[in-house]
Amino acid sequence: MPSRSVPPSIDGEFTEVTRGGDDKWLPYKTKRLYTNAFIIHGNKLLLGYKKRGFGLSKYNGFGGKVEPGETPDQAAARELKEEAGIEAPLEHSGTFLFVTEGGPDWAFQIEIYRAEEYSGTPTETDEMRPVWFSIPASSETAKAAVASVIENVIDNDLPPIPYESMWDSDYLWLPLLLSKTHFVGRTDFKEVDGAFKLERWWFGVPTSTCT
Ligand SMILES: COc1nc(N)nc2c1ncn2[C@H]1C[C@H](O)[C@@H](COP(=O)(O)OP(=O)(O)OP(=O)(O)O)O1
Repeated sequence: MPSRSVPPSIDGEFTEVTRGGDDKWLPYKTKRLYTNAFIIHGNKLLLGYKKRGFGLSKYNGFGGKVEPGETPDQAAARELKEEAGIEAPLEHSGTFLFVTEGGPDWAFQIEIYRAEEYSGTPTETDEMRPVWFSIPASSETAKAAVASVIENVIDNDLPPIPYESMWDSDYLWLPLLLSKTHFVGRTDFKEVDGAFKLERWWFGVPTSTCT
């Protein structure tokens, strides 16, 4: 059987990690840049509960539109400060395109960031309520957990990452972010009566990082 191609929006050499649905990728006219930032502290992940606007009532990283004249890095830092009241040495972790059938004729291009340190106190704002969740143990996170004990930041009483209250595709790439694996991807959703259903997806990692 011939191997399936990567989505048309993916440029470069990437090795597939996961895909689903058919190959009928939705068309889009333009892309709009957004950011999304995740703070990992020991075995804890900081998410925000969205109190208004797009993604209402979901847990997500902190982020928003890249404003004219800003780089995505600058926008990610600004949004983290505006939405959670903290600063962090954010590192770029991945990129994915999000297109919606029944939605706008443009694609969200979401630049994803991560940081393992932060300064300030996560603080509720008009847009987001910050909440810590526990990161499940794995070989990588076990190392972080050991470091957490040393730093005294471990907390075993936290709830697990609430994938059921996040965007349907987050579980596909968040483990890559947590394990510091750079990724690219594409998700197509269908919007029906304000609800978003994941229809097809593709995520990959740079081929050069594969052994
Ligand atoms: C599947 O798609 C998505 N998954 C995830 N995890 N996050 C997504 C997805 N699509 C959009 N997002 C993120 C990207 C941004 O962080 C926010 C949306 O930004 P928002 O509309 O809140 O932008 P702001 O500039 O903050 O808006 P205001 O005008 O309300 O300040 O969702």
